[in-house]
Amino acid sequence: MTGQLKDHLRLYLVTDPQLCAQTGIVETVRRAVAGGVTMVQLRAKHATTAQRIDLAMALKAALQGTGVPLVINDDVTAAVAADADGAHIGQGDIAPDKARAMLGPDRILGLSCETPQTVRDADPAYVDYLGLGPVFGTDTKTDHAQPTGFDGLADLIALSSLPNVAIGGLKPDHIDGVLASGADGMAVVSAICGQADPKAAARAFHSFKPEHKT
Ligand SMILES: Cc1ncc(COP(=O)(O)OP(=O)(O)O)c(N)n1
Ligand SMILES: Cc1nc(C(=O)O)sc1CCOP(=O)(O)O
Ligand SMILES: [Mg+2]
Repeated sequence: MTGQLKDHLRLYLVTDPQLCAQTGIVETVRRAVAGGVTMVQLRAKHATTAQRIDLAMALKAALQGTGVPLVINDDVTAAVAADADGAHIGQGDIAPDKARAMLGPDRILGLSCETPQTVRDADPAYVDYLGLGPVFGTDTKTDHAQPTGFDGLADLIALSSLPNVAIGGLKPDHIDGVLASGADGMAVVSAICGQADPKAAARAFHSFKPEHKT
């Protein structure tokens, strides 16, 4: 599971329905997957659970047959109702043990960690991967924590054996720095959502190939 999950984490598209509005979230995801995206998150911060379920069902249909997992941000109820592949939660969201109880043993659970203590506290009994950041400041998440930079990211990665994905202000120019930090994946929003050509935007990350990849 861990090796396969690391492969999925390699280029992780976190979708923002507002940012994707021009192309549409489903079409953005379709094109981004054609460009090499390996995992997708529905992050609809202003939606209701019912709206998230509808969006998740549409994304699931678009992802069918691709092998690309769909994870729902914040809303474990929506993840289960839509039969998504998993959920992503942060430190201020539902507790990991409660999320795991709702998701069951097989769905993916991701947890955001911004500090050494939160990384140490992430319990592999409940959590499958860590979202680490923000690496850089970003307008996409206005309430983000202090950026870690590449050195801070490497320090967080060293504290846990859980698979991880770096997030926050990441662009193709950062591929070498993220690789050197030891991350398993790069998670991006604005580098793909809202770009005129989501497929080309995803392709620009193709050289991100962590060590465990053959
Ligand atoms: C892959 C990934 N990493 C981190 C986050 C941030 O989650 P959270 O801290 O709960 O903040 P919101 O995204 O809910 O605003 C994420 N969504 N995905
Ligand atoms: C959703 C999210 N989580 C973050 C964290 O630090 O946990 S930063 C972030 C937004 C990332 O967007 P962009 O790729 O446009 O910078
Ligand atoms: Mg959250």
